[in-house]
Amino acid sequence: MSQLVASELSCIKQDRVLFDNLSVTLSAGQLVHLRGPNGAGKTSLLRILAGLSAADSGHISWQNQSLGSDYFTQLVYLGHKNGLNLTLNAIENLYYWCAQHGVKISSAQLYDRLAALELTGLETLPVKALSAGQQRKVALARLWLKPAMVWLLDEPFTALDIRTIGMLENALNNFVTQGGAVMLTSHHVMTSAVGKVQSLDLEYRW
Ligand SMILES: Nc1ncnc2c1ncn2[C@@H]1O[C@H](COP(=O)(O)OP(=O)(O)OP(=O)(O)O)[C@@H](O)[C@H]1O
Repeated sequence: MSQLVASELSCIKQDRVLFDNLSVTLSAGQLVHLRGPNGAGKTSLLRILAGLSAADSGHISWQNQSLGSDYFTQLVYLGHKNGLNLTLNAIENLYYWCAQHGVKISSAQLYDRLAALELTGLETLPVKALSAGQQRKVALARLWLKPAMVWLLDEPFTALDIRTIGMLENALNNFVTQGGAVMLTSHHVMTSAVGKVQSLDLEYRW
């Protein structure tokens, strides 16, 4: 079974210990809701699990190996910022993201994915001309474009309308049912639409 295992992680920011001795396992078929007050360290933990920043101590493995290309090819990380180039349009943003991630994709597939997210007609506008929710949808489109085993999602529901929240909930449920593993942060209560949810609570430490 595929597993992301973090052992005895610690993270210190501006002389404040956000967490220490934190061990967590994320397995296939599991959805973990990472919860906690503003500033508790949720984003910091997700970034460490995504290999984007280093823990101050501890170790992370994927399939019993240190994080490397085997892991990164199976990972989709979405930060709380969208990671879009605002001067490029949605098609260009997703095309370059796919290329970076080794995903072969046709222009027709990109148009179809944007249509599924109700962005028809907006595909070739610079992303800066889209609304906050529309920009979030472009970022989220990546979930459907890259075959992956792990999703690490920082506030994925932010700015989405109710229909798109439903779409994302279904996508999460399907992904986990098919053996994917998800850790996400959200200040909202998870509904039953996402399936079985486990919680991991970070407290704010002074
Ligand atoms: N690059 C950085 N440099 C200095 N301090 C940082 C940095 N990134 C985060 N911090 C600090 O670490 C703490 C935790 O931040 P983090 O973004 O992980 O919290 P969070 O739990 O995700 O909060 P929120 O719910 O508001 O998104 C905050 O006090 C923040 O100021």
